[in-house]
Amino acid sequence: DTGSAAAVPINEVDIAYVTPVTVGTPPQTLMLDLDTGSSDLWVFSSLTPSSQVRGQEIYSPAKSSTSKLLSGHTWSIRYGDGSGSRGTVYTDNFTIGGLEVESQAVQTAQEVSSSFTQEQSLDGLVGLGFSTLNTVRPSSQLTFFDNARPKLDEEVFTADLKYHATGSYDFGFIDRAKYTGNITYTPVQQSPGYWTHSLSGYAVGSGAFQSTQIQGISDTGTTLLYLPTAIVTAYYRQVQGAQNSQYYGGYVFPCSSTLPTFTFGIEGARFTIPASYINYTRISPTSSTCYGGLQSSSGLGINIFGDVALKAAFVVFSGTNPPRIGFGTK
Ligand SMILES: CC(C)(C)S(=O)(=O)N[C@@H](Cc1ccccc1)C(=O)N[C@@H](Cc1c[nH]c[nH+]1)C(=O)N[C@@H](CC1CCCCC1)C(O)(O)C(F)(F)C(=O)NCCN1CCOCC1
Repeated sequence: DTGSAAAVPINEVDIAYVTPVTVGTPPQTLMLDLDTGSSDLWVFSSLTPSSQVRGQEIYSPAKSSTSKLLSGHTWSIRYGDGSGSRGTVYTDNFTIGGLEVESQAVQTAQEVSSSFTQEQSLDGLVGLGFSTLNTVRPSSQLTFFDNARPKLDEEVFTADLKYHATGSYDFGFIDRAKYTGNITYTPVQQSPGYWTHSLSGYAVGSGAFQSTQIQGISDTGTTLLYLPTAIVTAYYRQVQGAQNSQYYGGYVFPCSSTLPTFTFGIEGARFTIPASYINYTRISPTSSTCYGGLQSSSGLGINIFGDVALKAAFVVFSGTNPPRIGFGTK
């Protein structure tokens, strides 16, 4: 089997991408953020206090003839940006792009933090990290990909995220029409549960490529690209008026500045992020100061190859044994 579904940016600066999914019988459609940086599938639900729901679609297990309570099981998750949610668990039929998993663990939120309430275009997350990161207790649950794996034509899913446009997630096949040339693969270290791998180096603009191993996680659920401070300062040294602002918590620069491109390596292959992707957003709608899409990872303890980087390539997450990740030019 295979599946293919849209990845729709939820705002004009691609802060996140959501994908239509269906849960239950008859199908209830929700827009979820497919997130390779976590492994919980959770949704706004009929159990979420109405004071915490603001425009989101909800899943009502009571309206599904195939829902089953996973009694005694709970979950609680905290994300890197401080947001979080917790609740109970049902199993139900779950479909993404025509690919169905029966009795997928669907984590129903009984509490969500304010940033989720405020994000009305996001009805929950589909974690596509390794199942070891799942927070359901007393027994942890499998991700949609791990449940779908036995029926997939190929043990892969792919991400084709786009700049200010709708892209796609495919399951079970690699769509040759979505990239040119060959996919370059590199090994993944699946502990502690992220898609952890190395870049083979980087270049700022037309500068020389610096060969250096940079370990980090490819994370569709993180908006920006977070790299070591030395690399980030080398980049913004090329940007007139750039400064590392304590106030804004990162590098800002005049929106009129000319930004260089940023190139990263995967083994012998090279992928160039256009300057427009790094001119991320105005710090406020009327401001002429802009916030960078490339920021320092020093506060995170881990380098994160987020959407700003991933949307510059066609990315293959391969669940083969051993797992690996592949990048293709598009
Ligand atoms: C634009 C921005 C100023 C950088 S943002 O912070 O607003 N963007 C958010 C995403 C977002 C989208 C829409 C609305 C609100 C927030 C962002 O990039 N958040 C990252 C930032 C980060 C990472 N690390 C430090 N900071 C994050 O938490 N991403 C997680 C998914 C997000 C959570 C908020 C809602 C959207 C999806 C994540 O899963 O990708 C993660 F990997 F970063 C993460 O936190 N994974 C949780 C890992 N735990 C380990 C222990 O076991 C349980 C799972």
